Amino acid sequence: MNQYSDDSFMLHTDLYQINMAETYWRDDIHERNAVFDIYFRKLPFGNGYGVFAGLERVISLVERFGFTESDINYLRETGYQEDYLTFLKNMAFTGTIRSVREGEIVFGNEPLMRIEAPLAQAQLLETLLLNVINYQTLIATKASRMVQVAGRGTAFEFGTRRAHETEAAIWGARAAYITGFAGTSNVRAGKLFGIPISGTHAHAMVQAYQDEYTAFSKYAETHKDCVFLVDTYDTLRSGVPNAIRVAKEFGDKINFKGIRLDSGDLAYLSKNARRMLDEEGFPDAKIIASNDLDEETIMSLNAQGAKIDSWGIGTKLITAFDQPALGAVFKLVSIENERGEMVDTIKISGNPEKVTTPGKKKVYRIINNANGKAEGDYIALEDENPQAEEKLKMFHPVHTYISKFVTNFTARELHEDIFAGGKLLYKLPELEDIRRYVEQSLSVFWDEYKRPVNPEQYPVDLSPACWEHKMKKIEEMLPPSAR
Ligand SMILES: Nc1ncnc2c1ncn2[C@@H]1O[C@H](COP(=O)(O)OP(=O)(O)OP(=O)(O)O)[C@@H](O)[C@H]1O
Ligand SMILES: O=P(O)(O)OC[C@H]1O[C@H](OP(=O)(O)OP(=O)(O)O)[C@H](O)[C@@H]1O
Ligand SMILES: O=C(O)c1cccnc1
Repeated sequence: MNQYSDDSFMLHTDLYQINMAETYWRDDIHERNAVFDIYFRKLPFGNGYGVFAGLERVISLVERFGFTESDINYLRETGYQEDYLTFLKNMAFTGTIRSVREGEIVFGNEPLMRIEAPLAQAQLLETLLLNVINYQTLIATKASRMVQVAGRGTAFEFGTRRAHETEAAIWGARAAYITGFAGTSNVRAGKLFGIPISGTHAHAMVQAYQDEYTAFSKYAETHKDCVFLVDTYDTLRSGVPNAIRVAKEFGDKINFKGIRLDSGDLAYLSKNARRMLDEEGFPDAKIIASNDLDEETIMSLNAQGAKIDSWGIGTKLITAFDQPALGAVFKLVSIENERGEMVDTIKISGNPEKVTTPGKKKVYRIINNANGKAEGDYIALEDENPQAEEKLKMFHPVHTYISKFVTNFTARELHEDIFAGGKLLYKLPELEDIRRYVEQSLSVFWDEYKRPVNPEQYPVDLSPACWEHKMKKIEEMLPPSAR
């Protein structure tokens, strides 16, 4: 691998972005103000909601916007001409970014982030921003599903060895923590983000001593907090009895925190291990389970009455095993014309769900004041003020007959100002605040939207003005023969 002391993320993009930016620059439209929305269309895992993550990383990347010398040298080697390279070299981010907060509960077809910047700058950010937001939001959503079934503060993230490389491991651990995981086994994630770290021991240690009793004793001699992994040879006939023996022998010299089960029938083994620990005077010792766990297995184990207190979860979480990608997109919704006026744009598709929603918009969460619960999200044009309406009409943007009127509501705007004119305005919240925010945000949704299997579909509606504007644009852009 080539090493550069000034490597940056500016080339962490698809080649076509650099080529499109060149076209804009040579045609002198690169400075035109452009507005892009980032959103996904379909929630992953059949979940009823998503948890937005990635903002902290996006901010740190946008703050470092700017091609370095080695970036420019590399582009020169690939054949770009000097005049364009000079333009790139002098480019700084001067745009405006509005975004939902990290940890916000989000849904399909609503803008999560809005980038308004000179066209070439915005184009150069697309791939990088989607790379970050798609992964972190996917993992946060998966983790939140797991927390729904396992309970807050009962799951530990163990996935680094299976993660898609190093950065995915640590940002995935962070995404899991904000949704209610108790901590991570990744020590660097602890150092960088302040996430609580935690760990037991592996089969290797038992194998190294060749004898379970010796291995547990040696660990107890060197560590105060002890969780013994009991399944290396025979969980109930050897592992649990050896753990109990060492716990008794060491007494107050250690905190015998419990045992970990990592194979076999986790329901059967946990029930029997629980009985043995209780009978031997260790009712407070916890049982931790691991082994390819996901929300379905956890749900099943709970239904079987398994006596499991906490869960070590790796592969299925950190790789988003059953749906390894979120499909968030970056779509142009408005652009300045040659007269300096903003013109809203649309992308038409045969699939009505894929038709983009033109114009600068704001997203509101409509909260019913009578019960504090969310009625739906409401996407309005920039200059609308839904709070001023006595009676808000909410209707499905594709199946418009599905509609309701809402009165006595609070319209909470979901976007915050992150950058304006290239300057960072936003003060990043502490990780613990983000974690509390996820919990608090979820509490405004009825349980029907939060159940992991076949949840109700939460309404994400367009205001009548936004909907009419979209219909008008479709009409305008269709070829005359189709009108
Ligand atoms: N009682 C149970 N009900 C449902 N699923 C279970 C139960 N017990 C274990 N599982 C899950 O079933 C799967 C068993 O996988 P597998 O057969 O590979 O494990 P194993 O043979 O017990 O252990 P290993 O191969 O890791 O030594 C794991 O995903 C585990 O979490
Ligand atoms: O199962 P996961 O959810 O990914 O959790 C992490 C796993 O990593 C460790 O074992 P490892 O996978 O290295 O070995 P094993 O498969 O033989 O247990 C640990 O014992 C868990 O089983
Ligand atoms: O601490 C553990 O038990 C652990 C950590 C990572 C992977 N598997 C287990």
